[in-house]
Amino acid sequence: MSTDVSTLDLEEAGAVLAAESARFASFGWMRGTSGNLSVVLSRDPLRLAVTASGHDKGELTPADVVLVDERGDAVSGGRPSAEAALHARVAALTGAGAVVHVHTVASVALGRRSPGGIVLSDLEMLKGVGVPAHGVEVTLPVIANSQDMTVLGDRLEAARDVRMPAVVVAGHGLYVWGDSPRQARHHTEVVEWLLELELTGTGR
Ligand SMILES: CSCCC(=O)C(=O)COP(=O)(O)O
Ligand SMILES: [Zn+2]
Repeated sequence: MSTDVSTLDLEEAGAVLAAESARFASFGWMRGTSGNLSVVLSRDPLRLAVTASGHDKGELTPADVVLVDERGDAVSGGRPSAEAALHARVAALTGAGAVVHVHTVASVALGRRSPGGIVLSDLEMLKGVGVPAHGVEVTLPVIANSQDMTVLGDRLEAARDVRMPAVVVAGHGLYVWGDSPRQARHHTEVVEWLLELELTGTGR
């Protein structure tokens, strides 16, 4: 994973996250006020722009974003996502430049069906997350949910498959990351496609 850092300022990051969020919401992946997004603005010290907590993610404005530190604590203004600390942990751990969290039905259903992880292979779509289409088996990890972001971060770190930029949180949703908001979105769309296929029972 690249360590490229966005050149956006906080307001520009807010505009990008609002647009990405509206797109995910239009897919039905951020119903109610669920889900949250972030983009890394600086690496040292680690600073992320994270969506504000409790908003309808289909209606965010560029101002609905909060600057947080490596612990997910607000550095300036507003109340950051309740999951900001996990975004910061993922960014520090993986070198990702952007993190997406969505509440999709497929991720929750499959997390329930395959609590040990979701095995994927022999699908052209795997190339969309950098995995060869044939001859390689990868596991999308499923970790138990927690309200404690440090616990969730420890579980994600222990379970992650470095070849897969994503983790399912059981009974909760999906975390996906990428070098940039655009790549994180592409990874999210690909992983969700793989989950939906798996849900049909025809994945393998
Ligand atoms: C009905 S959403 C429950 C909280 C959650 O899991 C989520 O993704 C949204 O939290 P945020 O604080 O980012 O609004
Ligand atoms: Zn959530």
